[in-house]
Amino acid sequence: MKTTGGSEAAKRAAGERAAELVEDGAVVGLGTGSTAAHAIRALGERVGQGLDLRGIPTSYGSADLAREAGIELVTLDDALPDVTIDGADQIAGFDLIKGGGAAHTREKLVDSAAKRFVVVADPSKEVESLDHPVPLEVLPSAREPVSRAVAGLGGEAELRGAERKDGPVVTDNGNLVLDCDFGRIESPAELGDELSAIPGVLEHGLFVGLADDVLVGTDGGVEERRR
Ligand SMILES: O=C(CO)[C@H](O)[C@H](O)COP(=O)(O)O
Repeated sequence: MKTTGGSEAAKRAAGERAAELVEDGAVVGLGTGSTAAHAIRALGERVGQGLDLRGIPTSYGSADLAREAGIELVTLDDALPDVTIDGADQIAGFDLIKGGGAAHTREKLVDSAAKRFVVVADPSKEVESLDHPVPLEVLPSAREPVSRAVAGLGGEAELRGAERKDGPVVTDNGNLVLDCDFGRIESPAELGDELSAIPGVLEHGLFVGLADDVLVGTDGGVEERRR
């Protein structure tokens, strides 16, 4: 599982607190990333103690982790999540940028389908205004036209390179990722609509109006914000 900045203790505190919120019999959306991984492991421990739950993974990574943890997996064809627990790359209020693990297309599907979407993070993710590059999952054949369209919106697109493979990151869905720098994002909802309208864009990493709870772990506890 890929890890990012922020203390592991803070990530664990947030993930474990989110896992405590899950009720017996729940269907749980399982986010991707190092913070969500703590929640998955904690849920696995609760399953070992008799909790009845089924998980809907958002990536190969979260599916593998859930299987290792002993969590039964289902799909969105079987059930909708009562709650989804997922991480974020940047958080301003309840607006997020996600996709650092290139999983944002499935994450948005599962996060938005949930009755309650709980974000778990460490304090390094919180900002006043979003300014992190926005990941776009794009069809491989759409890379150049989408990059030009992003430039037309004032952004700069960079193809995400793989770390342990030559060439680009290829997503779980067989597509490419463009990380698009727009500087400070004044209106995330408006930019999200513009990005969604570009042909060849499967999904963008702006998650606006989706999060219900933000749990920020610290080395000394968890700060909880509810919408
Ligand atoms: O959006 C994501 C994956 O696509 C992750 O949730 C995001 O990158 C945060 O990861 P981490 O908890 O490791 O910092």
